Amino acid sequence: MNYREEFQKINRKLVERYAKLDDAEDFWAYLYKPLRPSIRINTLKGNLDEIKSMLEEKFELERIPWTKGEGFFIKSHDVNFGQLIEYSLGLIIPQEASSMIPPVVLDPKPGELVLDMAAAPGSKTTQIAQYMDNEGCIIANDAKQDRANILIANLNRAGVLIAKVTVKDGAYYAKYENTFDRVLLDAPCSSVGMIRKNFKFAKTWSLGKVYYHSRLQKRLILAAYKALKPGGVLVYSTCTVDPLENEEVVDFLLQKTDAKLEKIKLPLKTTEPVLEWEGRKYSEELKKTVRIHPQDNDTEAFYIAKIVKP
Ligand SMILES: C[S@@+](CC[C@H](N)C(=O)[O-])C[C@H]1O[C@@H](n2cnc3c(N)ncnc32)[C@H](O)[C@@H]1O
Repeated sequence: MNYREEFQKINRKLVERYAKLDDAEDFWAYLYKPLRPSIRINTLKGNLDEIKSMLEEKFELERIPWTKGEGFFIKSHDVNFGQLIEYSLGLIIPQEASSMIPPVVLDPKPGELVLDMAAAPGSKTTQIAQYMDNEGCIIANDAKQDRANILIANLNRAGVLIAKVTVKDGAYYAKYENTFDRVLLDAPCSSVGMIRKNFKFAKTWSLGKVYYHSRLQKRLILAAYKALKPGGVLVYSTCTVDPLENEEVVDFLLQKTDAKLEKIKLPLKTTEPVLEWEGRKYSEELKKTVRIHPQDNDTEAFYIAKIVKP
């Protein structure tokens, strides 16, 4: 099958734009391929080895190398999480493997004050709470009430005791200047990475959405940086490939503030960050950020930057 042609039938403009970014046959083939199911074992609810043994009675598991030992691919194509008792009890959290990277990079510690600025449906909030051993405080915010309701249900099922949910535009948190030890901005985006989950994201993709999100992301990243304590860590991430929503947003923060980037070192295959796009040039510092295309690790596409405040 010619996957590029298949995508052209779905959305010609999407192919025109991203063929300029990565026209490897594999890029289109992996964007077409369904995602491998993956889960995180929730140590807030039980012992890792015991939960793993329960799962191994039903599935073959493969460890996800970039997690802290709690992430696994499930080697089966038709897993119905809703019917698994381990899911209902909150012992496992279904979560796409590359989406586990931002909390690993954030590396929160017990007792800290953490802001998760765009948190719903909460897979990363539960991962952060797990790394914090349910000690400290997480402000889990989302702009949308209906999504915040799902976030609350997921936090309850996962046994998270340290999250306070708020429903606000993330930029609201700019007023809490120099407050948080760590901030995660897992930004709303045009979701090219999600195409592997649902082709509707290819059908509904448009350049207008990319520009809309890029503007919103710049507003949110400035607020997230303001809310961060000196010495703190801000992780910016998206599940999309567009440079306007990734390198451009982080470059904007570097230009407007004293933010610095730290190199992300994880056992991952990555694609070189984009330093030139449509006549724009970005800082060489952006080489420290991580761009993941679907074929790199057979996951969703992702972009992650680790930012520190001097
Ligand atoms: C990529 S999703 C977050 C996924 C989540 N971090 C997780 O791991 O489960 C982006 C979220 O941003 C929220 N959002 C959109 N605009 C926002 C804004 N202005 N401020 C805060 N959140 C916003 C959306 O409702 C959506 O839930």
